[in-house]
Amino acid sequence: MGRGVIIFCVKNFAVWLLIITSAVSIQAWIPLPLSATVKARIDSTTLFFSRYKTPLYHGGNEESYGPPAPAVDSRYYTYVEAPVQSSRSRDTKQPITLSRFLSDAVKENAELRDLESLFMGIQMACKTIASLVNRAGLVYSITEDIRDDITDGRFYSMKRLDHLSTVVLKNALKYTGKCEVLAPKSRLDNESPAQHQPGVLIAKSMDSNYVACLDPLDGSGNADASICTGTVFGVFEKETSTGISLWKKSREDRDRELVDSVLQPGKNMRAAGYCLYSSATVLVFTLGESVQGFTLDPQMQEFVLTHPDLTIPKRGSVYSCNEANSEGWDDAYNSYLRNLKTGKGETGKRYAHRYVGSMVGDIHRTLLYGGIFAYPADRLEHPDGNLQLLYKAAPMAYIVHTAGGKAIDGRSGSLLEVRPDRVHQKSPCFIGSYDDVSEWESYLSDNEGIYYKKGRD
Ligand SMILES: O=P(O)(O)OC[C@H]1O[C@](O)(COP(=O)(O)O)[C@@H](O)[C@@H]1O
Repeated sequence: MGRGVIIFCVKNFAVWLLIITSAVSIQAWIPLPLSATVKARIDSTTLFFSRYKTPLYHGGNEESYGPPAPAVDSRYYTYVEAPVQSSRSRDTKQPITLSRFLSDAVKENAELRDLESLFMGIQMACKTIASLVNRAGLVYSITEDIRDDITDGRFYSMKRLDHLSTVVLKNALKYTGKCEVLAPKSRLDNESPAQHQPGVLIAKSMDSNYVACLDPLDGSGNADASICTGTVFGVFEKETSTGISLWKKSREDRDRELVDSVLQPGKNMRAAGYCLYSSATVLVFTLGESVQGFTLDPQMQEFVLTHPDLTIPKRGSVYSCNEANSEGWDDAYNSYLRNLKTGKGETGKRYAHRYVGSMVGDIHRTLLYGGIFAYPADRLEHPDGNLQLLYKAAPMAYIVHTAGGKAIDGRSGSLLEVRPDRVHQKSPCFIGSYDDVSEWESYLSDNEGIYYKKGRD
């Protein structure tokens, strides 16, 4: 009796499974007029199968997040295989990944070969930092300051996320086996603890003259509120090479030489980029000729080309700065903004104000939509603005300039001409659409003020 029952149940289940499977496949292509109950049964079956086909969470343990999100019914969206910009052709060519883009670039220009390994390290780090940022607060407390060991004995508070990002970036660069990485210590800069960013890294390629300066997590203070943050980097060629390996010198000499090698004006950069951690993770970089944007596909865990040959609009309609400092701003800048707000500027239209308080997010929006981002100097507490030149303002200025925009410091003309004397030196910066920055530049005069026209001693 028992054996017969088992055979009957198995046969029955097999028939049921066959009916459901064929209904699911037919239903996916030809929406049949099925009753709600049968449709619900089909959807739950689809979900059952999809659960094991495409893991819905990366890095996290599914059980810890509760049941998986319902699979989006593929009949309600069209997933374009090719990057968005070429969706006009609606072709389904394979997405161009960052790895492939870089290997193609190296085939065309062999001297970029050493940059490729640097970028592979940065790419790996950005994927990990994106995961850390997205899970911050879930798996560890980020608001807790921690005592950081990257100091000369003095205490600098760092957010845990800052520290984790620095460690991830340092290890990823070392993992390439082609980079020597240093976290410049304050004793190499006469900076006060408040101004020193212990997380900043300097990496030297072992096989070439490339040196990079990297800010692992710009705007980390915003992470507690889940506001966008970013990684920023700029790559130079060493101006003079002693030919002797850094490691044959004393620690002090090595550090000094590595620090000196990045103290160059932004115009000397060979590459620059940022990774924005927001509703999407977007890696934007330039190798000097054009600006390319890649978006991280969370399922493939690959950066896919989504913004080929990015150019900034010649003119925008948004200004971005922290107006809380306006009482300390120069009269010239305040009258420029007053005209933008009242429609008395060159366009005759009123501008909007947008300020996230996270430089990477504010400049990424400016790059895509146009306008002007600024961190001016003020007489209140930022005599040189609040952004470090070497590893924040200059790489962003280089990217925007390469995309057809403009960047000035309001004192000596182009921001890319300014050579920093110290790693953590700050500079006023005005970065954005060519016509918008030129309009602000026309307000500069020879009057005594925080800014003046280029050429004054
Ligand atoms: O709060 P403020 O003075 O407007 O400064 C905001 C600026 O400071 C930053 O958050 C930099 O902060 P970090 O020094 O912590 O990286 C930028 O991202 C942002 O543009």
